[in-house]
Amino acid sequence: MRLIILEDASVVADWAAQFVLQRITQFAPGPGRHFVLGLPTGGTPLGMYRKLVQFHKEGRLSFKYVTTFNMDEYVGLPREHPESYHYYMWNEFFKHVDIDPNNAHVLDGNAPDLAAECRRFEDLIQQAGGVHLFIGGIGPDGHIAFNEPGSSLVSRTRVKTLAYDTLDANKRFFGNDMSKVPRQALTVGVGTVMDAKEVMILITGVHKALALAKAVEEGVNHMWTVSAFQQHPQALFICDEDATLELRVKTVKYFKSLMVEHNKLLEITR
Ligand SMILES: N[C@@H]1[C@@H](O)[C@H](O)[C@@H](COP(=O)(O)O)O[C@@H]1O
Repeated sequence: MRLIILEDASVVADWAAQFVLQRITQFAPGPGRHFVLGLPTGGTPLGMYRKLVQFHKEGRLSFKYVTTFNMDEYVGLPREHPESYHYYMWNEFFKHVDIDPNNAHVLDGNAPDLAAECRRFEDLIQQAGGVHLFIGGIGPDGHIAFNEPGSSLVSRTRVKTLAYDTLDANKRFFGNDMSKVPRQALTVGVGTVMDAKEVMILITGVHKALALAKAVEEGVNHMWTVSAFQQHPQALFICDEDATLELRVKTVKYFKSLMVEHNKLLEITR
């Protein structure tokens, strides 16, 4: 696992966007050769999306041959609801770039058969040949996507009932009224994300510091589902200084000393 420690959330956003630019450019997608990207929502990745849109507008990055799969979606929230992840993705990202809408997959939390919708999503990922780069965010309780504490670390896409901490963390998007936060969501499983060739997880803010410490310095544990990525061959955790506050000084110093190596990941060599 690589831990990339950057100054603040805006540097994290820039670094993450540069990394996506590097990976897509290096892959050289084209007809019949799509780059497959897994995508998160939430406040953390917003800066990265803005930067990716900027790269697109500058003519440096095209999404024409990119297929995307989003991590999760609320159950029962209308698509046009401003807090649905459909709405977020279209407004913050998809509508500003040249992605083919048929290639931008977001789980349908209003499907009549939710279990069938989850199976369909897994099949689509398989048909696309698997995910090249899955980008994720975490909750303060260390959940990845909506894989709440106690989720199976080999789980697949399914319906999850949200934990109290998640409802509490997300009530800010629903007028601070917890009763308005949907109680269930569809989410990719930890196993679904683990199958990606590469995983990049964005973690910013002091409220995520305990989760980062659990994920990096303690054992793999289903109570902190992001800790599963200790066992992924190509996982990058990108965090800001605030998120490192619960880590040992030794851990922080070690990973900071590797920054020269980490920055080489952004070099485009074609
Ligand atoms: N299901 C989403 C996660 O996918 C996201 O990573 C998390 C963090 O959101 P934020 O970036 O706003 O802290 O929120 C929700 O729980």
